[in-house]
Amino acid sequence: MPTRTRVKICGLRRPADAVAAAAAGADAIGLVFYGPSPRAVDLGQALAVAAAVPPFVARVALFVDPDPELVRGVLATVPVELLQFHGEEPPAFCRSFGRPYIKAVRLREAGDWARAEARWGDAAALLADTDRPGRPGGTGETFDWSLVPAHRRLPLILAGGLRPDNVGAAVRAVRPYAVDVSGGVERAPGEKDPARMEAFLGEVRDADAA
Ligand SMILES: O=C(O)c1ccccc1NCC(=O)[C@H](O)[C@H](O)COP(=O)(O)O
Repeated sequence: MPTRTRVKICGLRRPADAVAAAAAGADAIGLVFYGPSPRAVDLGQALAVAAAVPPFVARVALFVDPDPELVRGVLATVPVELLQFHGEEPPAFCRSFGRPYIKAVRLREAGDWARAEARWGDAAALLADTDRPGRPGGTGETFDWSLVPAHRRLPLILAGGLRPDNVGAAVRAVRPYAVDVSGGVERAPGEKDPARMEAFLGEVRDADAA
């Protein structure tokens, strides 16, 4: 059976972008609850985006070292299927909300992936992103994909600087469970470009078929 690499498009702020992401074939969309990000949403924006997402496309709420009350407030207000933690959150914190979670990790050296799998062993998936001090995500920069081992126990979501012109190579090199993109499918921070989302999905499907 051919592999089907899942695609998550992160950092949506507008309902129309959610409709376009789903039409392009995205499996999941991300809502950034982190004030310093240019892609941050408030509860009202998040509700509007979440409501525009069709069934069977997952909604992911993303946080960076949040106050637990913020997470609880989002869960009480916005329909989301998954949480994503992009800071230094320990496993007990991540699991304390009773919702499947994705843990973002930065791979700096060989062995980092295995250590993260051992630490966040109950995560739904680990998201491997680029390490840039002071920038917890959305860097627009790739990292050394050879740091991802071929044998993995948890699903890998590959992130960091992916774009329509390099995601095919990334999928062929790493064969991740999913890819995650933010800046590579935008025309401005937080403003997704339907044509770039379609191109991105097209490249992923071509790589799946190769
Ligand atoms: O997107 C942001 O602005 C962001 C800010 C702080 C923490 C996480 C953030 N994004 C998380 C994501 O899942 C991004 O898609 C991922 O970091 C890749 O971003 P990019 O390199 O722009 O594709």
